[in-house]
Amino acid sequence: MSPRSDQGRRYDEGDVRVRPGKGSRPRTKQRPEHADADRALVTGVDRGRYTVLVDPDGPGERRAIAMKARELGRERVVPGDHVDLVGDTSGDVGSLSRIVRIGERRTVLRRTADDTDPVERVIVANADQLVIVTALADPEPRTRMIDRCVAAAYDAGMDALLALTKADLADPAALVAMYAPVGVRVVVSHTEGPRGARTVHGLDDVRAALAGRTSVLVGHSGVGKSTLVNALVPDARRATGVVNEVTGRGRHTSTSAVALRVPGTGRPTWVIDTPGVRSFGLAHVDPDHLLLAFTDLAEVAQECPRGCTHAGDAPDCALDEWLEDAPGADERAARTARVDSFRRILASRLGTAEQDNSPSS
Ligand SMILES: Nc1nc2c(ncn2[C@@H]2O[C@H](COP(=O)(O)OP(=O)(O)OP(=O)(O)O)[C@@H](O)[C@H]2O)c(=O)[nH]1
Ligand SMILES: [Zn+2]
Repeated sequence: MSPRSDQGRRYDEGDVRVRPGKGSRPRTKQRPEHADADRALVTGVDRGRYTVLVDPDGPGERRAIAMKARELGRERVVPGDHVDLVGDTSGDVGSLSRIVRIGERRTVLRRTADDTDPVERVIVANADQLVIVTALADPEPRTRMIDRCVAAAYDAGMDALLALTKADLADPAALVAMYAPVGVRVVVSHTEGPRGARTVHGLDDVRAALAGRTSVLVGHSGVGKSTLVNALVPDARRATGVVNEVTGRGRHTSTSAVALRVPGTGRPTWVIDTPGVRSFGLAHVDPDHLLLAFTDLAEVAQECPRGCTHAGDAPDCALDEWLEDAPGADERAARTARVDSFRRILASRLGTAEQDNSPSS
């Protein structure tokens, strides 16, 4: 996740998904007094203490603990943030540095507002893709929730990856068919063997889909997310406990997002686990913003009337005309699948988890 790892991302003009997100404006003023600050990556947050990696992927890489400088005020610092550090950045036991600047954010992922907090807060910065971990059975897949995650990812300027687990229990074909027209990459895995000596099949595909990128992992309890993270990041448990080691605080499980390095890909590869995050803020999503993730449809929709919602009941939506104009039955079927998928994702942002459905319904 160093600036160098950005080279792994496809920045060509055709890739409209790479676009300025809502949080991409410069967030800080230049402060020349901190010109000698160290660059660091925020990997964890625990009650006002930030775990950071100084000089990430560089020769001087080291883990350190930081606090937010007073001058940042109420500005939030989240995992994935690139920050500037001053003070004791040695990482020695008992050392504490200060975060004085937050780097410009390439993407921002927000969690949903809820009863206890009406604000859609940024929870992760600078991630490239959202990995939606879903069990094929036990618990049953919930497509409405997957759709909402896809909408959140696309709105954040991120790609979506569907990681289907427990393929030993059910066939992935229906879900694969459902998400192919949405542009979501799918990887499938399952475990084998007794507890303690369990191997994860399909791990190479998962690793390949993550390589060189920063991925946020989400999934409901019991889907096998920990199993996957522990297989990808052999020292994940130790890594998440590092804040406790340094601060001496007694908590062993983190409830906020934590960034973990995935070894063995030959490129800087990170996963950000989000314990306790169940859904993402969609209240602010604009249909035209979401449409940008569907490059082909975005082009068609340039012919839409001003303010078109592109929904199934939108009058004179150019997407409907495009379907009618399809040359031949095959092309029509392909276009219909694509438009229906976009409209499903679009509609999901207005729905709730209760309206969930299974892939066969
Ligand atoms: N049959 C089968 N079981 C699996 C597979 N992957 C994980 N499990 C089991 O599913 C259960 C949940 O797995 P976890 O990895 O703990 O799931 P989690 O998503 O991290 O859930 P929480 O820890 O509650 O957040 C465990 O009993 C795992 O052994 C799989 O591919 N096949
Ligand atoms: Zn339209």
